[in-house]
Amino acid sequence: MMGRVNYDAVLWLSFGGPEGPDDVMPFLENVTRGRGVPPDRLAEVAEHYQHFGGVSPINRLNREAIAAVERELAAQGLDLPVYFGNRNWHPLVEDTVRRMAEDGVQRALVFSTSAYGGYSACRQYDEDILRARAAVGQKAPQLVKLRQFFDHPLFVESVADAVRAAYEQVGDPGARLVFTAHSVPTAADAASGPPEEGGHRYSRQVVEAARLVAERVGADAHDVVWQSRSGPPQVPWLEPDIVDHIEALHGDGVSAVVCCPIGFVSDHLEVIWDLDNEAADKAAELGMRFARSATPNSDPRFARLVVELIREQTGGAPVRKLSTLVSGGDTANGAPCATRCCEPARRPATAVDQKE
Ligand SMILES: CC1=C(CCC(=O)O)c2cc3nc(cc4[nH]c(cc5[nH]c(cc1n2)c(C)c5CCC(=O)O)c(CCC(=O)O)c4C)C(CCC(=O)O)=C3C
Ligand SMILES: [Fe+2]
Repeated sequence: MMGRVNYDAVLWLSFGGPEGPDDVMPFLENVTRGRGVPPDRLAEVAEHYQHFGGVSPINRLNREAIAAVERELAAQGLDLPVYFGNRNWHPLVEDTVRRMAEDGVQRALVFSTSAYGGYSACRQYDEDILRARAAVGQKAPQLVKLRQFFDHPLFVESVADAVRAAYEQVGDPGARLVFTAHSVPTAADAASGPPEEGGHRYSRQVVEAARLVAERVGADAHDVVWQSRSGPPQVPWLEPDIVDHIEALHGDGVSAVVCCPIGFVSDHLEVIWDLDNEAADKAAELGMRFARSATPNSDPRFARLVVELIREQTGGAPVRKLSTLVSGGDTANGAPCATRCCEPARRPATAVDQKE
């Protein structure tokens, strides 16, 4: 059964990253504005970027993924242009949504590049949509965001195949399988999902996605740990960190690790620095073998996944999920999924807060 496609474009919404040395500080200022990230943490992260000439691969990777989605849309006979906009760096989502309006786009589906719920992974993208529509005003298109896909079979299969390839690379079928996702403040994780769900939607979805992948590759043991912690040291974030975990595994006699960055969809800077440098260096220092699995970005199944999510909204595809956990995030014009869903842990005080 094919429904009528009543959208006229797709907006690919991502994080953004610098494309040269002079972009690094303004980009980091955009990311951390009002979020209490200490200056020395910022300086340290700036160095990670400068190590790669001030260029994050994320924009190039997004453009490659978009090209694959455009090919898949064409192959499936769907006539939908794909626009690219970011939260923190050019092309900024405000500018992209303005261009969409100028091109006459009235209703677009939004794919945001995170599989999970939570403030940073989901609701902050809703805020981006809200801000971009407000900046454009009356002529702004309706923007309908696609759902979280952490347990979609195409995502799980793609990640599982990448893990199998990493096992080949490490050359030890007994290597410990360790999943990582971006750490967030424990308070943000506790506040993720609608309150009636009991919180922790982000970490529960990450743990579930990891379980689904581990099951498919037939791993008899796996761990879920965190990476890329930011923020002031006194604020608790999800732990353990991948680097500490590698040390702990070494202490337990583990000699080989396959690390799967299941929290991310592309091999961007947090992956190539925090895992391919920091985690890999720690493993080498301890004499452990280490391989990191690729993220889905350039896997054709990822493009098929995106088009399938589009077809869910346009009437052609069933909702495919491998777990019973809720997939949220599918809301219109930047509305949160539900009242108090994924509220930011540290947000600027508003009149409403002061009354509470
Ligand atoms: C959950 C999550 C995802 C996954 C969901 C998604 O993918 O959207 C993600 C992705 C990313 N995070 C990225 C980069 C950064 N994240 C930072 C800081 C933070 N991330 C947070 C969370 C997340 N982040 C949080 C709670 C902070 C603290 C500040 C705040 O409360 O917002 C900082 C500041 C410096 C620092 O690390 O301290 C940077 C530079 C890049 C781009 C990499 C590139 O350039 O290639 C990507 C894809
Ligand atoms: Fe981040």
